[in-house]
Amino acid sequence: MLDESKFDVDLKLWALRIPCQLCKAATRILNGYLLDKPRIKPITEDPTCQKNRYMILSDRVQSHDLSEISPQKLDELKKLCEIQVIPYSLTLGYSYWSADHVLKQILPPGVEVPSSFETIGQIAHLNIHDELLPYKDVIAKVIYDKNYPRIKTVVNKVGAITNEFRVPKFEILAGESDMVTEVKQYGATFKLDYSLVYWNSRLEHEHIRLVSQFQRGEIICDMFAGIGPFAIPAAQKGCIVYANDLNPDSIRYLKINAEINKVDDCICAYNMDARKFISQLMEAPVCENNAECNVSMLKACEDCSVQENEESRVENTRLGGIICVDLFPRLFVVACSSICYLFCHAPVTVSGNVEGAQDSNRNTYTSVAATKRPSDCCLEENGSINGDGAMDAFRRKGGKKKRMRALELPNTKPWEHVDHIVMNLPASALHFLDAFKGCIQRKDWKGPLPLIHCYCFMRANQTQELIVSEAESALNAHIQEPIFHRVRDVAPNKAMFCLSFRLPEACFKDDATKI
Ligand SMILES: C[S@@+](CC[C@H](N)C(=O)[O-])C[C@H]1O[C@@H](n2cnc3c(N)ncnc32)[C@H](O)[C@@H]1O
Repeated sequence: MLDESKFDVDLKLWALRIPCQLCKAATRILNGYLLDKPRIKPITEDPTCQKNRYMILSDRVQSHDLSEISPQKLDELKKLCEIQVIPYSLTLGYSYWSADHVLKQILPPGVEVPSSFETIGQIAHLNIHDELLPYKDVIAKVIYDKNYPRIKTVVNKVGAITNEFRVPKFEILAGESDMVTEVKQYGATFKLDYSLVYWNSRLEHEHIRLVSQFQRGEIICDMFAGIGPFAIPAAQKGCIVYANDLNPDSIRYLKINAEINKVDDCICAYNMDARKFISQLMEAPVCENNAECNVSMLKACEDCSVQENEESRVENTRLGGIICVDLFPRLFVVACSSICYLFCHAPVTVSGNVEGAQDSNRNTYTSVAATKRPSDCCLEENGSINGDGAMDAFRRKGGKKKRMRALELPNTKPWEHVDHIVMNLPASALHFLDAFKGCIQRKDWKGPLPLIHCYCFMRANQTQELIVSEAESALNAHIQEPIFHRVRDVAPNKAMFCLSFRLPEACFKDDATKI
């Protein structure tokens, strides 16, 4: 398929035969005249005598009499040793040349050479343009050859993403067909099957930017959690996370990743539609003595239990007889075997300050959960909110694979308080905001309503006001102080944003039902 010999370039050079012990001095004298090619050493063995070396001269030295070298340098060299000039042939073959160099020779002139690619563990992900599809196999072979063993599989995305799990279709062009891989983000390890679940390495900065706004001990709800790039680092930070995804494979890997990163005690995983998830999570039990209350959520959490050990099974069997007023904490015990205690310095403010604009609201944003927490905190507080400082702090702390252990049951149930809600499904998350209309009972809720972080796309012809008005009509409520953070450009006229705001009070059940 690919004739590798076509890339051979034969160089006719000269070399000097120099005794081994004089090579260092000769190198100094010949500075600027020795062969200077990447990955090729200019000093090599003399096949006729072990005591000598060949010093290969650059291709600008063309003559046997070395007339291209300055007379002064030649004199110095002659004083060092007797000079023996030897003809030296060197072939630069396929293995020598870079992927870019080889592909430029193969592909039609003027086309953009696809020598760079996204890397997901040992998988190289290409997006080959239509005009280059006839060359896709040879492109993949070159990329594979030039990057092996770091890259073991080369895939090409086929068509647009149409499924609701946001998983692209891939064709495997070179290497192993297994697409299970591992990636690392800021000290956390993520295992995934790239053919079954959503993963985007380009969101790494955003994952950590958002997580750096969470405080240790806060309650986080991730409606579209995927394999856990928000949930795992949040749990590593000491948050309790309720993580949901519609894709069963994502939830399977979320659970695997919770275990790998030793945060399975702090994450409760669900596999259902995000609207149903929110309504069930936020639904307070309607009676105090009915063990049937909230059974569906209980079932979901059991089904998705992150950790199923002896302890949790024993707890589970006891559940039948408990009263449902405290069912959710119980539920959490069942699913997660124990609860990550809410460590915190008091007073704690929700650091939802994306670009500074929330500073003015700090006091009103004080978390109810935080006020309940004792001040004898065992873990350090991360003061940083945004930017690289926060990331450095996270890197220092997040990398630890220390098990996050539950010390005590929290008092707070999710229908009483959640600090942050993450909604990363940019194509439609704004529509899912309707899930919050009337989902929280004012009489049950303690403290400020959650901060919503809703991802969305914005086209060049759209404005932030338009996005906010879409969000408001989904919520049927006015949003105060919305904050936009530009995540990344996804196309020439389209960018991904994170819209953060406090859930409006009008979303309380009693208020919302009045509208
Ligand atoms: C853009 S991905 C984000 C995943 C992850 N949060 C991340 O940042 O990598 C969106 C996720 O939403 C999930 N999803 C799509 N529709 C959903 C729905 N109706 N309810 C819950 N999850 C859904 C998909 O399976 C996918 O994992």
